Amino acid sequence: MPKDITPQSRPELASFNWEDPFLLEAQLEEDERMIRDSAYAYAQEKLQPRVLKAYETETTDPEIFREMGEMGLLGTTIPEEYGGLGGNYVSYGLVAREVERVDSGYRSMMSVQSSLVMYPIYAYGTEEQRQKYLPKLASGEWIGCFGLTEPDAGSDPGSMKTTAKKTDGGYVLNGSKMWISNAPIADVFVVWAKSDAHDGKIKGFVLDKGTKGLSAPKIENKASLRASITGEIVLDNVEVSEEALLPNVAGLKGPFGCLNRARYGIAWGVMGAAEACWHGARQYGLDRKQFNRPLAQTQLFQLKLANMQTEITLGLQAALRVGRLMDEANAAPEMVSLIKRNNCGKALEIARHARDMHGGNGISLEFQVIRHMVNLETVNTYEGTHDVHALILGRAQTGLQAFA
Ligand SMILES: Cc1cc2nc3c(=O)[nH]c(=O)nc-3n(C[C@H](O)[C@H](O)[C@H](O)COP(=O)(O)OP(=O)(O)OC[C@H]3O[C@@H](n4cnc5c(N)ncnc54)[C@H](O)[C@@H]3O)c2cc1C
Repeated sequence: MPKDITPQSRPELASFNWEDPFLLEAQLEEDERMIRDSAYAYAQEKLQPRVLKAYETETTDPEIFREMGEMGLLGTTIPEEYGGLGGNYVSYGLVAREVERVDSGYRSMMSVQSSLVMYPIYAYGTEEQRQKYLPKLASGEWIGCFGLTEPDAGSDPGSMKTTAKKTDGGYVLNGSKMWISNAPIADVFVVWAKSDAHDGKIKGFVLDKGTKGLSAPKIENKASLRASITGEIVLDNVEVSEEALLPNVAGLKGPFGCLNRARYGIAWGVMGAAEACWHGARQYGLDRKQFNRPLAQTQLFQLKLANMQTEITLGLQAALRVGRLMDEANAAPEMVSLIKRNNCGKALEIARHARDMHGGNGISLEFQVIRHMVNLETVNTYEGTHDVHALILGRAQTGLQAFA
């Protein structure tokens, strides 16, 4: 052997694991794997058997929140003293991936509860608000929703019309919110409104179900995310006391602080849905014969499988990297935009290909892929659309704001 070639400069190559090409599994800590395994078991044993019926009948079983709470899947990153799991952001992402492997709707229910309701109460609330709400939200006894979007304010939440006017000892809220996950079955409503007592800045309020003037009608006939209930929130002279205000944040920073955490979880979650489509398409191609050979033995089929494997591997690795940076407090919101946008777009493309690879069977709900496909249309749109995240990334590299 020439002197300059040592075993280190010419390492042996390992065998390839097609399901986990970059050995993501080996990059996880033991406690992260444990949380992931229990999420996987719950999702496969309890959610998978009921998703088809829930989707067909467009019904959401509130019991799922209780079950998730019992499994420790709500408030993964919230400290244990408030009923959370006290886990890290990588664990949160792993849970999202397992739940969304079954259905994006179930992951949406969970993300809203954890990142959009528990997180703001924890981060922006008073100690009394934390004590009152977090343990019951963590156990799933209470269901939460997050009202930011309005009929005329979606991608541009700064143009919201909902107002909070100061009264003696509290506020009166007026306005309406649109497309709010969990709202019709919610016990706790985190609502964002422009407050005259805070120079017209956006402030968060926590409202309880049953408050006079507060209602949440269901939005019927969704073609996507049918296992996750969605509604409006109508605020008709809703009077609340000072205790309803989340005092520790003002402006869009409040809702965006929550959204960044939820978007990070989505970047993991959609990879779970994409994996389900990839594995389904692979199996279908192995089982189904045309022209006297398995579909999986054709070049075009294999090209599509290779593309799916590549994008999922890269997407998961990117999500893990951002998760580690979040856990070190070194993640920027733009990183989250990058992975939310890329992973949603890629997952949607993978689901569309998987649907096509299933041929006619691909349009049957029995084969799952079309459900994932139409669900991912929503996930690509909510929590910042694919294009709006491009504008965030464009602004970061040009210094030029292209939104308006
Ligand atoms: C099933 C479901 C559940 C949801 N759950 C919640 C929830 O729990 N809480 C909540 O607050 N919201 C929720 N949403 C709302 C969601 O976040 C919004 O739908 C989303 O932010 C987009 O807003 P919009 O629908 O008003 O679309 P618009 O903002 O009107 O966008 C329409 C199109 O225009 C594009 N566009 C917008 N602005 C620009 C621009 N400046 N330049 C170029 N293109 C632009 C968008 O990319 C998009 O393609 C949910 C939505 C759905 C469908």
